[in-house]
Amino acid sequence: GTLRVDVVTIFPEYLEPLNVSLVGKARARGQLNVHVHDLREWTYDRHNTVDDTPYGGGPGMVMKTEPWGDALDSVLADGYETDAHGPALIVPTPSGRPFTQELAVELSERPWLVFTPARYEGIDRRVIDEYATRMPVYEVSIGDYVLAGGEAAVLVITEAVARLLPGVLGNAESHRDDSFAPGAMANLLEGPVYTKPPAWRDREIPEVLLSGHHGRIARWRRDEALKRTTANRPDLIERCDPSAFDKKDREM
Ligand SMILES: Nc1cc(-c2cccs2)n[nH]1
Repeated sequence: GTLRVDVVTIFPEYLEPLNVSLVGKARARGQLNVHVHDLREWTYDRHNTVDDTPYGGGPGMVMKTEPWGDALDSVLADGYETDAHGPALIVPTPSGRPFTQELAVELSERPWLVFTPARYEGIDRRVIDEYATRMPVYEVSIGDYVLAGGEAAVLVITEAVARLLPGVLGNAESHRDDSFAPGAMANLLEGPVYTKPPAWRDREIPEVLLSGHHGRIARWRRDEALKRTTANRPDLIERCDPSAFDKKDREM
């Protein structure tokens, strides 16, 4: 079915990229419905106030409850079931659970995602508590670094989810080989890739890739993936299954 995505934000123009490229095509094919809403539509004071100073003091500003409550009630007013087929609230935050390919798969299986990107200091906790009574709330971090707002995280999460929707990726298989997908290459980073021309600035293609020997090619790719993972992501190494590949080696 079609994935519905709603985003409530004070920077609607930031989400324009969702109208182009991969996500844009998925929308055009009706696999994705994206609705971006300006949070300030639900403010009624002269300055369209959406945030205020934090109770308990401290730096920065916290986003106020009322605009969010009115905005989310309006977005959800399109009617929804409060079961597995209903919406989930996705709250980008550096203090959330890590966004992983596994979570992208989980979210891609839902029919409706409502994103609430906020400023770094966050949204008044009572907003999350209020909606957590009606739907799953995923507080998600896209990495251990601090952005000024959650909009970039919405682009990242939406793209990672959209490419998993059936038919959105031209070659349906390509996400199955993703570094983080299961199998012998599970939890390994992709190694180097090459294409024509066979020589470029005196740089040639590793012989094995031209050999047509699929077993050796697979083995070389696994070794290259292991090298790169050891170098860049030693934390992933203990998770990979060394025996998974040796079985295939024995078959060769
Ligand atoms: N991973 C991550 C999320 C964020 C923010 C979300 C909302 C404001 S800042 N920074 N880093």
